Amino acid sequence: MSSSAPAPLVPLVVAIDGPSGSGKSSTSRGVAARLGLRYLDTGAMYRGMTWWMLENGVDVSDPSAVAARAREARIESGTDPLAPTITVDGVDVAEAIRGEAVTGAVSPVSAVPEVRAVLLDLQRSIIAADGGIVVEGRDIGSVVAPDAPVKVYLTADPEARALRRAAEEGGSDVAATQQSLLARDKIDSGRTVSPLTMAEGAVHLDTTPYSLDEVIGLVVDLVEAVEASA
Ligand SMILES: Nc1ncnc2c1ncn2[C@@H]1O[C@H](COP(=O)(O)OP(=O)(O)O)[C@@H](O)[C@H]1O
Ligand SMILES: Nc1ccn([C@H]2C[C@H](O)[C@@H](COP(=O)(O)OP(=O)(O)O)O2)c(=O)n1
Repeated sequence: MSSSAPAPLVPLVVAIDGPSGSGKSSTSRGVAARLGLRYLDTGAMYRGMTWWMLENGVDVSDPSAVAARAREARIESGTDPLAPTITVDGVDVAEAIRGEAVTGAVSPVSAVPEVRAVLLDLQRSIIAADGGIVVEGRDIGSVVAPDAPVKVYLTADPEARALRRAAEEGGSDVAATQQSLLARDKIDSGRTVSPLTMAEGAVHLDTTPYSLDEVIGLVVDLVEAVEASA
């Protein structure tokens, strides 16, 4: 290769982490759509794993029972930001994974190291496939893709997060929704393996005062600034 050959294109990875209801999914989809990138919702993968455990009668309160079966679920994620998909053993579970049963069990299932090891491998193989990608979750900037050139840590006040989630669910009780979000935050932040944390080098964006469009615009600006300086 001559010395004037262009440097190989390194596919862009944008890592977006934060607690429940901070706006990760909607912001990530919007950014990916605007920039022509793929999109991966790792929370949906943990939800898919939890759905499989419940469906197969595994006692989700017993970490060793969950660990023993973690390699059996076949989880597939479609990465089109305009039409993301998730199937488990070939079943479309996009709706089922948002139900109360899965939401109530997903944090303890996600704290099981064997579950994280299986999904980490899967996430890294999807990220390594062709094309740039926006990946959202709890440990993307810290563990899944620590070398991502763009890392964002989204937060919002607990009241704002609960209001957004309750509205999304068609008017669920806001106080109960807030309690459930905070209970999940506690487990997700307190677990020993890959806890929810702001990764080194991440930009913190408190979305409370901003509309979704404004947050998407801020993250797109950040990506473009990082690309321009590369
Ligand atoms: N900046 C924002 N302002 C108002 N509503 C928002 C904002 N960001 C996201 N939302 C809404 O809040 C709800 C939760 O957002 P979502 O992206 O699912 O959060 P997360 O993935 O972090 O749980 C969705 O209904 C979404 O449309
Ligand atoms: N990278 C990730 C993504 C999600 N999880 C776990 C912890 C979360 O409570 C659940 C569900 O994540 P999800 O992003 O769907 O949650 P919300 O949409 O924010 O309510 O999965 C995780 O442990 N690591």
